[in-house]
Amino acid sequence: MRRSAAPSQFQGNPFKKLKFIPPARSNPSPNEEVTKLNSDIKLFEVAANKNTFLQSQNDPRICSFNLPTEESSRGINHEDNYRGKYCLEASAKTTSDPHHTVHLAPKEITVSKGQEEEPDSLVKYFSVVWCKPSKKKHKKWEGDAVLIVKGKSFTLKDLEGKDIGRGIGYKFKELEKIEEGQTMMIGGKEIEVMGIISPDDFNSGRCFQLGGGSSAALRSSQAVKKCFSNPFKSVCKLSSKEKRQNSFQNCKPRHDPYAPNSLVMLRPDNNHQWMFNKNCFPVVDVVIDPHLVFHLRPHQKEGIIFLYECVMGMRVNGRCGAILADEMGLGKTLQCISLIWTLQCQGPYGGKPVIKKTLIVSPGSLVNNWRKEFQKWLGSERIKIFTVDQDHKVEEFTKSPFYSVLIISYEMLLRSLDQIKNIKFDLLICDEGHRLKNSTIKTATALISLPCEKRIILTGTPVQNDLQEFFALIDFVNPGILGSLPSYRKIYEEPIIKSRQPSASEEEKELGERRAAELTCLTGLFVLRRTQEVINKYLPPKIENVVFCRPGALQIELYRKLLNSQAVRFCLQGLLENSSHLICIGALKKLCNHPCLLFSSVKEKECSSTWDENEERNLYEGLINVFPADYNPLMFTEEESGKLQVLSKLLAVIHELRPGEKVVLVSNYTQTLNILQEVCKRHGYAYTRLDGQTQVSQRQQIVDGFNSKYSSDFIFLLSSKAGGVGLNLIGGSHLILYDIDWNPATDIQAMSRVWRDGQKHPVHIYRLLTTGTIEEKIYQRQISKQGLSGAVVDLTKTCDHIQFSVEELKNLFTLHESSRCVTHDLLDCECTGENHTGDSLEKFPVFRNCQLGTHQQKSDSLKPVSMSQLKQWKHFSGDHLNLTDPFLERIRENVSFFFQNITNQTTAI
Ligand SMILES: Nc1ncnc2c1ncn2[C@@H]1O[C@H](COP(=O)(O)OP(=O)(O)OP(=O)(O)O)[C@@H](O)[C@H]1O
Ligand SMILES: [Mg+2]
Repeated sequence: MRRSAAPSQFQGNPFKKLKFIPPARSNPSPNEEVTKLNSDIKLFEVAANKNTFLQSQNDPRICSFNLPTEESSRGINHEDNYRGKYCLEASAKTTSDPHHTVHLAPKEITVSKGQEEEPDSLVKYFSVVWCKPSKKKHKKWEGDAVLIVKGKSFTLKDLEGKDIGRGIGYKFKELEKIEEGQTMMIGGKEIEVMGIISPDDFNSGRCFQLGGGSSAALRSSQAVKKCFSNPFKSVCKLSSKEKRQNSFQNCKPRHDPYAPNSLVMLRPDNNHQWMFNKNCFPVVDVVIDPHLVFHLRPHQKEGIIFLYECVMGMRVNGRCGAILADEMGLGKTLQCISLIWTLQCQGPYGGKPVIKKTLIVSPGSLVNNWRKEFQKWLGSERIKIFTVDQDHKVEEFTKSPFYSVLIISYEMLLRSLDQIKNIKFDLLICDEGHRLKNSTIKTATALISLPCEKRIILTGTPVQNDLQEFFALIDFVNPGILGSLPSYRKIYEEPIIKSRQPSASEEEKELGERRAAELTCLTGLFVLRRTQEVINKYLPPKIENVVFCRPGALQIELYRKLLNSQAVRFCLQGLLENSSHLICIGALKKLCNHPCLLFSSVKEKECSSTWDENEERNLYEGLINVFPADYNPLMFTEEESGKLQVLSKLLAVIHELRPGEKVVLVSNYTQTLNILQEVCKRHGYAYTRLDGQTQVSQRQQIVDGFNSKYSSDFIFLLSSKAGGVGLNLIGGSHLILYDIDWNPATDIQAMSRVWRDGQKHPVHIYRLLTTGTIEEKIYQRQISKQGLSGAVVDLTKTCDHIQFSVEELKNLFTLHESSRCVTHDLLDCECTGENHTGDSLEKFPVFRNCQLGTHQQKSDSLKPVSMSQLKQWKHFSGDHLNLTDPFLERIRENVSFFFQNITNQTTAI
């Protein structure tokens, strides 16, 4: 029987034909010509010889990058570098005889009557083609599928992972006999078995990628075909005259690849040359400008190599996207600048530049930071960059031949999309690109519509936690690499999520783990994340403190009143609308910041016309009576808020003990920032402020002003939601986080603004929490598994997204008045519950036995600390007699408990 082609058969069945067939190999291999042209060129046979387009890493379980060291990336070491890094995706399994096709008449396999003995454990997988049953000799196969034979049952899945046929109760003997070439009827479909799928290929999900086995390679080969004509086309295309003139002259590397410390990029392998070196130019070493190399940290050199290989399509052939997800402050900007500068001046083929124009899209507050970084690393002569703002429109960039880099905010991009679309960009960089996680939002749609193939997402937050968002980011940089969204869901998301449910069976767990590993391996080729640890050694010490502030008397009274309100009681009985608990939570959080905020809210609501029907009435009723009769929120006092009292003392002691040092003071709320600003005024502290209202064009100026050693500002008031991401506030060496967010990522972002490259002083971080209140609960959620699992990724996630059970709400709406630190109570730490008094110094030496001897943070990353890590921190109660930290010493009176951790302790703090 001859088969008419089913989709996979156009490609050749991967199980039958393992031999690598290069695209359109009818002429003498162009590779050979290229080789001849380049006497010194070293061609790497790895990918071509080993039958793959998709280069994978050595160990599929470890998807971090074993990128070459500085030495190994030197020209002479290209080959080792290459081999060391990649492993091959050689998972296809052969079947005995590729030509062996048994022409059996299709038959429905006999349904067993039940007495037959068979091992339930028998599981086999086959790649098949299927069609509706017909008597025709030449079948018209309708699609590829995967046949799963398990015990006595069959499942037929299409390549999107959907079930398209099922059957149970078959005879074991018949199932055992299934072999390649066999045709049969299953669930009303006629199928022909094309090959056996190994459990490994099934479990990893590879068999779904284009019909089985090594299909990842096949899929890539498709991508290769698609890209055959593109990424280098416009830049490398030359007139025939130019070609002739150019052929072998001026093909020297721009910088000496053999000079000491030179950073040389990997040479393209023969596949790459075949695809992209149509004009057969000699291969020339691409060498990073030594001026830049001089400044680069080792991880940045590796990052540049990684980015180069990704955008050149050397990691996953034909795919030119990358995600650089280094933790905050690792210098993603410098790595990109180095890449742009390199590609703009050099290329591996005849030394021709790979790119002409680059588009950088960033949050508004960072547009000028990019400009500054270009200036810092390359000066103003080497590269001409253009930043778009109110006064500088995209048209100007279009008209001028000088500019090669356009930097624009996401908001401006939407407004100027028509003009942007008319410009041919060769490289697109999306800074803080996690905002593209939702492909339906306007910005993402706009960026997706740009034809540029070389795309880089930069993000400081991990991207893997939400599988759908992960898909969106991956699909943005390398469209289609994970298939369609529905198939991705079936093949990866569903099994992975299922395997993480407590009720998951062993089998489900195993499958989920394998699929997760495969996904990481596949995407790990073009996603790179390094943690803060790599630059720790270049940074000064960091002293992190979690400070539990005793609430003021008015705060306690108001807190009790709120918890006794009808609204809270209804919430706990599940009687109110879905979102009413959010109103209660909001009120408690305001109260923790300062009672005057609550007072203003109540007054505002009282005046509103909807007050009577409003749920808030149930919450606020009678509250105003708790305030003194003549209470004026504008005349608030520091004593009314525990945290404000601590803050005020902290600012005073920093001012006094470290007169040259500055403070970044962060809150999530503009109203709270107003209060903090008022405190600055009252004490005569010079301050500057950046929040959502600050004009984008002014932001960099404000940041620069604060960072300048000539600035007299003592305090930088920062709204974390508005300006947390990407800012460098190294002018400040003390950072105080006045309130806490549900999402640890927001807090971590804010806290990372000062402890970064360029910081000269030891950094002190203070996170203020009101003892026993909802703030402690939010903190506990951040550091517990629950908080760690989902929220780390997403800066936009708020508590609206969090589902609370009644039990959890009960816990949230409890005030622990007698505890010095509920969080510490929960740590199960030895010093828990000890009634610490002045005479117990011996019983409680300065460093108790629950305190970490090494003072080292175990975590490599900027993830929120976990409960167990917190246990390793130093623990002090506020009335501890001998606090060694002069700053803590000064605020202890209003503090019930401290946690402290010191990273990089080399010198006295
Ligand atoms: N090799 C280096 N030597 C000295 N300073 C550096 C180096 N690399 C980066 N920096 C500086 O470190 C600071 C942080 O860099 P950058 O803003 O690029 O970090 P990032 O990775 O983008 O962090 P975020 O995720 O917070 O945006 C900048 O001031 C930058 O100039
Ligand atoms: Mg950045």
